[in-house]
Amino acid sequence: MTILIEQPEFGVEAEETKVPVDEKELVLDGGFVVPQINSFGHTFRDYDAESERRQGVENFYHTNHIHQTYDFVKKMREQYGKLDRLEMSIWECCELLNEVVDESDPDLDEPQIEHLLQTAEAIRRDYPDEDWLHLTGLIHDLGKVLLLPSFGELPQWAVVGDTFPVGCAYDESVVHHKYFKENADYHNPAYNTKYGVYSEGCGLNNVMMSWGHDDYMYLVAKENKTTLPSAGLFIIRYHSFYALHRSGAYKHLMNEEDVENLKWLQIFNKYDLYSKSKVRIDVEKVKPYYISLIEKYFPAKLKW
Ligand SMILES: O[C@H]1[C@H](O)[C@@H](O)[C@H](O)[C@@H](O)[C@H]1O
Ligand SMILES: [Fe+2]
Ligand SMILES: [Fe+2]
Repeated sequence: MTILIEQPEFGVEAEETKVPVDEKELVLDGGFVVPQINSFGHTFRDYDAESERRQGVENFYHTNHIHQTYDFVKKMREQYGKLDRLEMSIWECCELLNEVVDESDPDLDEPQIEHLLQTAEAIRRDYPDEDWLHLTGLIHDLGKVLLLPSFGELPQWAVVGDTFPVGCAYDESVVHHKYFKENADYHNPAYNTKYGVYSEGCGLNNVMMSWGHDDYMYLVAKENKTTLPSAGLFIIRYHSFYALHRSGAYKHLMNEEDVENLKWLQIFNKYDLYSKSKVRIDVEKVKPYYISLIEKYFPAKLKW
């Protein structure tokens, strides 16, 4: 039997929850209660479930899969790698995300700043000593500012959604894989084999990923000389790469450092995905803590 449960509030353990809970509906892992049901009453990342978001999300992936080609990614990396658009602090950027809603996400229709704080606070509760991971949670989706006019107002398909390598065959595990048939690279023999332009163990750093908020934020953090550890940068860069961290595809492209970093990404993903809820965080209350982390790991102003 399936019983719908309320989204658990952080700080509330399963045994304290008032709602009767079918134990099969919860996976207890560390301190974090992983909810099995999203705010719309479906399991997380169910791209086929009939919900108010389904059709929009499918349309999103259709366009995304048509346009994310090797040439497109190369062009975007060059253009945005210049970081010549504006200067601002990490916190200023968080506030900009008040304006942003992600059309690719079947589990969330809240402004993105909620998601950043929900992720960071959930991690902080279970890993109190890993302050770098709290900050990684806070900033991992900041690249979504690419949707805003001062960042070039890119369309949703070039900013959000799951990412995947370009320059080699698109793996079947990528969401709505069928739409790649309309992508020019799908028919190009230079790009449509298992290795394509890459080689065994070449390392993800040498692989071009579909362009979006992950790679952009990675670039911003790296070029502005963050002192976050390599695992933090890896999480920012590959957190949307579900074909790898959930389905185990593309492992043949990883090197040893990637294998180590992937362990942290898999921990992070649990919080990124399952903290999505309608439970709001009090921004003013937690702000001083995150400002102190930003000062520790970033310069006061960054180039974007
Ligand atoms: O819809 C979501 C959302 O855009 C996330 O920010 C991204 O990291 C996920 O991979 C994607 O599926
Ligand atoms: Fe993301
Ligand atoms: Fe996220």
